[in-house]
Parts: sequence; structure tokens; C-alpha cells
Amino acid sequence: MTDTPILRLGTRQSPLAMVQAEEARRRLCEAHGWDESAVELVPVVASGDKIQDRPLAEIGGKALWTKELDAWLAEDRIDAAVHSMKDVETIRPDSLHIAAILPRADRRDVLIGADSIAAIPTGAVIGTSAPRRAAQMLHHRPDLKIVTFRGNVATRLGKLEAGEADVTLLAAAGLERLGQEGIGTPLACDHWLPAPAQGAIGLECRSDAARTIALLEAINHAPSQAEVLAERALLAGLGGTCHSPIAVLATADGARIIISATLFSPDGTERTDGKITVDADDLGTVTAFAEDLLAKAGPATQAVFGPPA
Ligand SMILES: NCc1[nH]cc(CCC(=O)O)c1CC(=O)O
Repeated sequence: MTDTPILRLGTRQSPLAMVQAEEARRRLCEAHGWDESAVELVPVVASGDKIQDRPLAEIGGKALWTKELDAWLAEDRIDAAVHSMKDVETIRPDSLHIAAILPRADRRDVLIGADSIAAIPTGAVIGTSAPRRAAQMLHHRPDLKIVTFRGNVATRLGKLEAGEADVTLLAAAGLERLGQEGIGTPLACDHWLPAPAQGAIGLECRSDAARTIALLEAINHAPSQAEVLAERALLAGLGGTCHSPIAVLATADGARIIISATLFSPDGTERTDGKITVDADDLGTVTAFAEDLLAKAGPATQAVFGPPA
């Protein structure tokens, strides 16, 4: 085996991002019969990791997680970038291509600090910076208070420990990947839907890099890809971003995808539910479904979505 790297994989530096990049490397090496040295992990500091004390919406949104990796791809300093698909902007530049989605992990949210939503004490403080989690929680429990909780998984657990909030919500996938799956209570998807693409890892490269695309496609997991594409199509159809209070779950079932979605107003008072089964290769129906949901939604919900992308 050669010790010259065949593929340079860019990743954020958080512990979770590094574990995800290692998973991508392991799968690539297994698929191609390479030894580990064939894939070089290149940690890049994302602006979202530098500024941790303000809500994402204030400091520029999702591009904060991808901006540096996008630039490194454009400059050919890396061949591919590993992303938590949940953090990737709804619309990507044509110059980039998401070539592989890894088998999706547990997509549920985990409640930490209380055994159930009903068991949270009256007036308790919820630490989250996700508008979806805040709206969803306020919908069930309008008595609760929301405080901004950013930072990586360990930082947020530390803030909870320090008493900055009574309860927080984290993705089961992230906790699992960090070996912390014992923490908290997972919330069942029939009551509490996750964020678009939660639990999915994607590999993105330059659209003109045919050789890299072929190498990455070898580790694509088609059902997970179908789900992620459907959830992202819904978000796009709603004109949504990471600041949008949208909860959705797409479940691939052969050639069909079952999509359940809920829109909220930011304060949780309005809620709009929908469910549809679509053909995996006809995501146009998802756009129509998004338009239907928006048309049914209340004014405070409509105000934070659209116009459709
Ligand atoms: N926004 C931060 C983020 N991006 C991806 C994950 C978890 C892993 C995943 O959803 O794939 C998390 C942390 C969290 O929401 O708990």
C-alpha cells in the first residue's frame, strides 16, 4: 500500500465531527481495500466553532459550518468534506456535489434533564439554540423558558451540569457517536419529529471531480440518501433554513418514501402537520406537499417560511 494520501477529507474539528470523519475514512478504506493512510483527515476551523456565545441566526446561519470547508474544496486543499447533513445549507452551489450519504444513525432527539416532557417542572428553563426544538417544546409546554445553548455536545452538557438550564435536547446520533448513548431519554418520532437530515453524515466534493465522485459513491447508502434528499427537498420547498421551526422524518421503504412533517410558529402556538408517501425519484411531489403545508399554516408560521426556493 502506498502511504501517499489518495483522498484528503476535510472536517470540522469538534470531537463529534472528528468521529464522523473517522467513520467516513473507515468506510472508504473498507470499500476500496485501502489501508488507513490512504485517507488523510484535514481538520478545518469553522467560523461556527469560533463564535459560540450567540445564536446562529445572529452570526450568519448555517454557512458558518461549511464556509471554510467550501473554500478549501474550491482551492483544492481537500478532495472532499465530511458534513453533518443537518448543518448543511438547503441550497448548495452547483460547483459542489454531495456524492455519498452514510447509513443514517438514530434520528431522534434525546431529552436530557427530565424523564419525559410531561415530567419537566413548571416554569423550567430549556437550553437550546435550535428554533425547531424551542418551538416544539413551547408547543407542548408553553410554561417553559428558552435560553440559548450553543457549543459542541460536551459544552452543552457542561452548561446543563452548571445549572444554566434545567433541561436540554440533543441528537441521539451525536451522543451515540461520542459513546454517550446512555444519557437522557430518546423522544419517539410519533410525538416528536427531528430536524431535516438529523443523524446523517454526507460527503461532498467538487462537481467536476469525477474520480473523487466515483470513490465516494462506493460508500453511499441509497435508503439514507433517499431520506435525506426528501427531507432537504421539503425544506427547500418551504423556503426553510436552519432557523426554520420545521420537524420532519422521511422513511425510505423500497422505491417509496413516507414523509411526516410538522411546521411550527416560533413561539409554538401554531402547529401544522402533514404526511405523504412519494416516489423516491419524484421529489417534485415533495415541493407540492411543502406548498400545501404552508397554505394550511397559520400566519405566524407562514411569516418564517418561504418564499419557496
Ligand atoms: N447543530 C449541531 C449538530 N449537528 C449535528 C448534530 C448531531 C448529529 C446529527 O444530527 O447528525 C448536532 C448536535 C445536536 O443537535 O445535538
